[in-house]
Amino acid sequence: MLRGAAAPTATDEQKKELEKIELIKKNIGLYPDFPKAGVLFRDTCTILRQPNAFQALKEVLVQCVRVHFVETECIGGLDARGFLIGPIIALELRIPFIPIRKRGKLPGKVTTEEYTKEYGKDAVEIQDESVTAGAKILLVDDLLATGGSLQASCNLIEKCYGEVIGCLVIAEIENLHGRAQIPVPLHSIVKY
Ligand SMILES: O=P(O)(O)OC[C@H]1O[C@H](OP(=O)(O)OP(=O)(O)O)[C@H](O)[C@@H]1O
Ligand SMILES: Nc1ncnc2[nH]cnc12
Repeated sequence: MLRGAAAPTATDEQKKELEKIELIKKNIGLYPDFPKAGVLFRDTCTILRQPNAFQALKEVLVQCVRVHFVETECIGGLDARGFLIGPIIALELRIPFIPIRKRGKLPGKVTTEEYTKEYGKDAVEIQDESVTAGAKILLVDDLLATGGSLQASCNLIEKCYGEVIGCLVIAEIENLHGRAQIPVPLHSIVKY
């Protein structure tokens, strides 16, 4: 540090963090009536068009794992937008990433879990061999709405003898109360 320069205070760090979160929020696209009438779709992919916002997102997510989910041994990401953030967090922390995919996409022996979401029914699958028994897994996705996708993914990991230690999402739609469905600590960066 330069002689005479003030040491960064906790407030400086917090201010920087809040600026990053504002930048992330500003770059989430809003699309009314998609994929069906009455749904306001929050498009997190628009963050990827702005490298500064994507960089801020990566830093906030990695910091969040380091602070709130220190015991994480593996990142599990949900199809499709959890695949955009899970691998960059895992690579930064030098831990494995495992994909949780929609039904019928994964080869080999898989385990399946069905669920209901804001606009329909679906099912997620995981390759059995990708989960080490007892591994402490952090699940990541772009968004929490009704919580169906993450809840099903927690069940899936449990069926394969992994341990879900928490969930991390970019955005949470609070009035859909998805958080109540999640059996582990959940952290969201942006709240609507
Ligand atoms: O909390 P929930 O009500 O489960 O909703 C959240 C999920 O919905 C969206 O994906 P979607 O299921 O639309 O699938 P996609 O990634 O294939 O677009 C979103 O990316 C989350 O994964
Ligand atoms: N409103 C919403 N925006 C984006 N993804 C979603 N998944 C479920 N509801 C959603």
